[in-house]
Amino acid sequence: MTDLLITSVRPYGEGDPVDVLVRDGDIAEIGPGLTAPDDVDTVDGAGGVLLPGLVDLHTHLREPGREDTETIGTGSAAAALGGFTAVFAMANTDPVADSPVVTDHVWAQGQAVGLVDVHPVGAITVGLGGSRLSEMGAMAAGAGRVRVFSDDGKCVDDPLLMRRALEYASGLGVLIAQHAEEPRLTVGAIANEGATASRLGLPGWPRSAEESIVARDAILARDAGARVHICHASTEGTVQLLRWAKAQGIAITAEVTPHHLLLDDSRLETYDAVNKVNPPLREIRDTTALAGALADGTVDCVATDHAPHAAQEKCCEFAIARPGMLGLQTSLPIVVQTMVNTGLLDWRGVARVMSERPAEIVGLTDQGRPIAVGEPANLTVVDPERSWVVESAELASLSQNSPFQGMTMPATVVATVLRGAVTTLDGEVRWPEVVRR
Ligand SMILES: NC(=O)N[C@@H](CC(=O)O)C(=O)O
Ligand SMILES: [Zn+2]
Ligand SMILES: [Zn+2]
Repeated sequence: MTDLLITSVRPYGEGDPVDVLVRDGDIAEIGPGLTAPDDVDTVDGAGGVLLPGLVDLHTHLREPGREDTETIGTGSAAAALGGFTAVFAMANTDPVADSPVVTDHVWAQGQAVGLVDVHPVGAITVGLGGSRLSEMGAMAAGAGRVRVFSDDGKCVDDPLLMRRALEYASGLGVLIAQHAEEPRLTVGAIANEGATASRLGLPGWPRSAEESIVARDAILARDAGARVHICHASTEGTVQLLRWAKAQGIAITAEVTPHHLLLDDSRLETYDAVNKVNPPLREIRDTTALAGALADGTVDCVATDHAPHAAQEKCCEFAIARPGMLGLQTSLPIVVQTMVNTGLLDWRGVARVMSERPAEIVGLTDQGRPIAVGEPANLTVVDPERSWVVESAELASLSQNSPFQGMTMPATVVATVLRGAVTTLDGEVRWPEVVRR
C-alpha cells in the first residue's frame, strides 16, 4: 500500500528536486517525476529541503504532575510542528519518573497521541533526591524501554553516587545524562557570573559550577569505562574540556540548546524572566565557542531543553521565577540562523546534529537514518526561505514562555512525517485520532 507522495524536495538541500514515495511506512522510491494513485496523501515540498525527522534528547513535557503547563499531547504537537519525530521526556515530573509505572505511562501516552515517539528518560536517583540509585534495570526492561537516565533539573553532585550510576549504566548499556551544576557554587545564583549580573545586581552563576562537574564526570566515565552525556553545555570552558576528554578517548557526548547558541546575557537588561534559564545565558565568547564546537563535532548535537512554565511562574520577580524556555517549535530555525546562515554547517550538518547524532547517542535504530530506499519514512520538510514571526500565544505548547517572542525566524518546517504518516502540514497538526490533549 502506498501511503504518501512527497513531491519536489531536495534531500539534505542537495541537487535537483526529487519526489519521494512512501509505502508501508518506509521510503519505497526516490526520483524525479514519480506518480502515485489519486487517493494517496501528498505533500508538496515546493523545492524545499528534506531532512531525516529531528530527534530531541532533552524536553520537559510536564506530564504527570503539571498538566496545566504541558501535556504529552500538547508537547507532542509542539514537537511535530518543530519537525521532530522523536523526543526524550525528562524525568523531573511529579511523580518523578523513577519507576516503570511512570516511564511506561509516558511511553504509552506518547504512542496513544501518535504524533512523535516520546521516549521516557528515567531518573538516576529515587525522587531526584540525589542519595539512592533508582531501579534503572526495571525501567530499561519495561514497556518504555528507558535508555537514558538523568536527574536533569538537578545535578548528581555526589561523586561516589555518580561513579556507581555510571558503572551500573554501563552494565545495562544505557546512557547517563548529567545536568552539570556543582550546587555549592550556585546557591542563590540566577544569572551568569559576570559584568551584566554585577550591573543588574543579580547573584552570579559561575562557569566553574558547570565546568568542574564536566571535568569530574569525564574522569569518572573514563575510569568506569562508561559513557556520559552532558546536558545543555553552556560555556567556552566546557567546550575546551569536551575537546580534551574526547582527545583522551573518553566516551563523552554533549548537547547545546538553541538558546545558548543565539542568546547572551545582555538579554537580562529588561529583567524579564522569560530570559531566565538554567544554565544561564552566558556571553558572546561562549555562544561563539559553542557554535564552533557544534560545527566541528566537539559538541555532538542540538537539544531543545523545552521547559514550559505557567504564566505565574514567569511573570514575576526575576529572582523567584522558574528557569526554563520553550524550544520545540523554534529550534530548527534558530539552528538555521546561527549555523547555516553563518556558513558553519550545511544541511547535511543540520541532519547530523539534529537527527543522526542524537539518534546514535541513545541507540535509536529507526530514527536519524539516511534518506534512502528501504529506510523508515521519518522525515521533515523545511522551507529554508520562508520566514515567520514568533507569537508565543500561537505556539502549540500550553505555556507561553518563549524568549523568541516577536523575533523573525528565517526558516519554516512545512511538514513532518512519522513512519509514513503526515503529523503536521503547513503549521497544522494532523491528530491521528481523537485523543486527550
Ligand atoms: N532548563 C531549565 O531552566 N529548567 C528545566 C530544568 C533543567 O533543564 O535543568 C525545567 O525543568 O524547567
Ligand atoms: Zn538541566
Ligand atoms: Zn532540562
